[in-house]
Amino acid sequence: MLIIGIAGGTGSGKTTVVNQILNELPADEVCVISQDSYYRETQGLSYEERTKINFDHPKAIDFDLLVEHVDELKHNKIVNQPVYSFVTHNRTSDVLITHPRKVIIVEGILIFNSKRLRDLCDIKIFVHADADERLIRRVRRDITERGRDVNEVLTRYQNTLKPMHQQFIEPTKNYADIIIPNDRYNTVAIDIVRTVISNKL
Ligand SMILES: Nc1ncnc2c1ncn2[C@@H]1O[C@H](COP(=O)(O)OP(=O)(O)O)[C@@H](O)[C@H]1O
Ligand SMILES: Nc1ccn([C@@H]2O[C@H](COP(=O)(O)O)[C@@H](O)[C@H]2O)c(=O)n1
Repeated sequence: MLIIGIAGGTGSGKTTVVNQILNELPADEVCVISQDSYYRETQGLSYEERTKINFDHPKAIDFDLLVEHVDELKHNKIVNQPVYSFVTHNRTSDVLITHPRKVIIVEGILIFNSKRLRDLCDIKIFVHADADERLIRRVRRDITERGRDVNEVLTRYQNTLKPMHQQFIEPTKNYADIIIPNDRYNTVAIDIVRTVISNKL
């Protein structure tokens, strides 16, 4: 079994890289755990209060549950991965039944902030894209896929995304075994990752 951690700033292309890796492997050999599924439950808060949460600070993530689930997968147990809604800023009542596989991918902006998670990863990958490129992608994606408007994205970028990226995300690049430059689609990097995976398995 191989656990691969994929971190990087918002809009750097983590999900895209995960999908490119998935395309290279048989479906029954890989599973994905997304850090976004582990935003803390905020049942007691109103929608208005939830919109004010700093989602780019490590405190927003339930790392205990995230680590527990990765550890359970490592020990061949099935886990009920929560399902998160970016529209309501809350977990839904659904779960994604996630089976242990030969390759377990854990992806998210803050995953390398947790030593326990870093220690669980056999390969640590950081996806890099320049800040302006990430912002452009984030604006486009959040408007088309996450029910936001341009003002919401830009305000969040100024108030939390940019400072939290500098404080918590960018420094974790130092933990990476592989850094993927992703200002453009990088098929060579995916080929290298695929080779590393098959060599290790
Ligand atoms: N190399 C790239 N060049 C252009 N657009 C990209 C690239 N990688 C990702 N994107 C696009 O940028 C947006 C954010 O990518 P995504 O993979 O969701 O980033 P992340 O998961 O890191 O937030 C998506 O719309 C995706 O299609
Ligand atoms: N309710 C939420 C929760 C998180 N976010 C933002 O998502 C980003 C992380 O996801 P990526 O797919 O971009 O890695 C993070 O930057 C949070 O600001 C949100 O907007 N709303």
